[in-house]
Amino acid sequence: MSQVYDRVALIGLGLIASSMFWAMKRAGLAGEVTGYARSAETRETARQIGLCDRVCDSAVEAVEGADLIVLCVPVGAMGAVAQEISAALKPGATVTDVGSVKRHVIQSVAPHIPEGVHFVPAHPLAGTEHSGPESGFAELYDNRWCLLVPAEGSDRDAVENLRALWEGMGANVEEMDADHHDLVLAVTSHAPHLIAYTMVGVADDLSRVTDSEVIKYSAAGFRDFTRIAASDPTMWRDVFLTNKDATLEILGRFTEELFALQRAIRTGDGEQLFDYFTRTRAIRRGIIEAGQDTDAPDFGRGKAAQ
Ligand SMILES: NC(=O)c1ccc[n+]([C@@H]2O[C@H](COP(=O)([O-])OP(=O)(O)OC[C@H]3O[C@@H](n4cnc5c(N)ncnc54)[C@H](O)[C@@H]3O)[C@@H](O)[C@H]2O)c1
Ligand SMILES: O=C(O)C(=O)C[C@]1(C(=O)O)C=C[C@@H](O)C=C1
Repeated sequence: MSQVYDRVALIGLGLIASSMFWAMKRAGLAGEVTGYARSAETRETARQIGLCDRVCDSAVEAVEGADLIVLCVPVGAMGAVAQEISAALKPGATVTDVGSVKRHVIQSVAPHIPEGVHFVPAHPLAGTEHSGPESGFAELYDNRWCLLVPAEGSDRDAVENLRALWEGMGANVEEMDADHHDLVLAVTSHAPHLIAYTMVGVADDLSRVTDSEVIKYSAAGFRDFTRIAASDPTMWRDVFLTNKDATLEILGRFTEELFALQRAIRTGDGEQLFDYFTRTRAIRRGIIEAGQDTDAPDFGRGKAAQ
């Protein structure tokens, strides 16, 4: 794989940015990678572990001369960061982001992109429940999707270079419209996270009655919920506040289905339960047959969350 950008700047040095750094280095996709994180502690950790070729003490310093600027902060902070770096962006550079929600990021970042600078929003569909500069690993994006969400009429070279970067980091790339992205992700990621948070919260509420047995005897299904529910609170608060409509739409449908199943249990309608579970099992099997069960290996998951 050959170099795609001379200079890349990563703003926000957590799981996603650090994984990008190691993946770019693995494939030689960038000349110099600069980085900036808001907290001095994170910048110090980054320097100690060799994360980024140069860790800068301001976002402006990090983006000066950069050909690609990647915003890797929580969705709710994207607009303020874009405003901060706006005047320092090099003409012809591309700004991208990795946010889990796209319409809100576009609305908050686009007004700060100067004439002559390209903006190509993106979202890698890969992550873990860990966060911070030490949680990243080069393999995170291998065989995962990365969705690009360029506006109509975007500069094609800017889009294609970003595609080459993500493919070089191991991802499969597709383009998608922002509203469609937000609806699809509400189904596949945002609502499931809320359900996991809720289930673990219910177990915690019951812990006095069950004397912590839910933790002791937690079976695989509940363990998966606890992993998901350990995800970063700031990131997920921002996701729900910024993808409100789509998430509420999906939660409404979820609640209706849940009530239907609840009724089937109460009335002893085994046929309905059996048919429902047969349908959902087929979906899982379809995913596996299509080769889309791209669970990343367990790298980095043993490390403590930052
Ligand atoms: N974690 C995932 O599974 C995942 C997957 C795909 C996309 N994303 C998206 O990637 C982005 C980063 O997530 P992450 O998992 O790397 O998070 P993280 O918590 O590991 O890192 C976030 C970084 O942003 C910095 N930051 C936080 N608030 C800031 C602010 N107001 N101004 C400047 N910097 C700030 C933090 O100090 C940290 O360096 C988010 O937008 C998230 O939605 C996350
Ligand atoms: O594997 C996990 O821990 C994740 O939650 C990753 C996950 C997801 O829901 O699949 C979380 C948020 C994203 O924006 C993309 C990926």
